[in-house]
Amino acid sequence: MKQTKQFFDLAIALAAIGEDLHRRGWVPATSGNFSQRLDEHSAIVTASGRHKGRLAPTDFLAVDLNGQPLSDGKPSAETLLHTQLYARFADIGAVLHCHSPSVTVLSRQISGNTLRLEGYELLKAFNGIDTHDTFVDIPIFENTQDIAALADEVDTYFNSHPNTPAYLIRGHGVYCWGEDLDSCMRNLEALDFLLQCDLQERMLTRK
Ligand SMILES: CSCCC(=O)C(=O)COP(=O)(O)O
Ligand SMILES: [Zn+2]
Repeated sequence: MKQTKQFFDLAIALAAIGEDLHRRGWVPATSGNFSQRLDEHSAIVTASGRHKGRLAPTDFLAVDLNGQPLSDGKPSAETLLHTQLYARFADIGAVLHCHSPSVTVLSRQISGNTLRLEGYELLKAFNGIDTHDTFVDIPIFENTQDIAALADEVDTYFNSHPNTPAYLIRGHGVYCWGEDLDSCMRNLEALDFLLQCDLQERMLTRK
């Protein structure tokens, strides 16, 4: 596939986000992967194994919504977790996956498969929420190297929870999305803040 100006612009924007996330300590070493929708049938995703804080436009490739590369290179090992979101939800334009300390620690501390975030003003950062007096359930999936099996599990979860804003993979990281890169980043920033709050409360109260 020819790399168009659209491809280049999306890559530059994701590279800038990568620098920001790396500065925050949310994508240490080569962890994390990022994508944006190109059109109805394809997306741009980070190449596997690259340092996500130092990305160049050549560190991205186009993939179809089954996760198959449309240009040379090896896409992220977790590409399917991105493309399944674009394939299922027409309004998703960007997906970010990070390994922040709060996500990693909290998902290991919780033994169940849901983290309930309740009563926080910052819940209003998520689409469709206009009061603190509510809760958002964030699912936690077990970590696995079988990404296709994980994608199937996530897809099944969406059947009953289509408005989920993000999910955690235990001891691994978070997947977060939005209609565009700005709203994806807003969701991710809000979620990480809420996870840090929850983690600190657990430390104080030894929940
Ligand atoms: C050193 S991080 C292990 C793989 C991972 O979880 C990740 O997010 C990065 O994988 P990718 O293939 O996208 O580089
Ligand atoms: Zn990962």
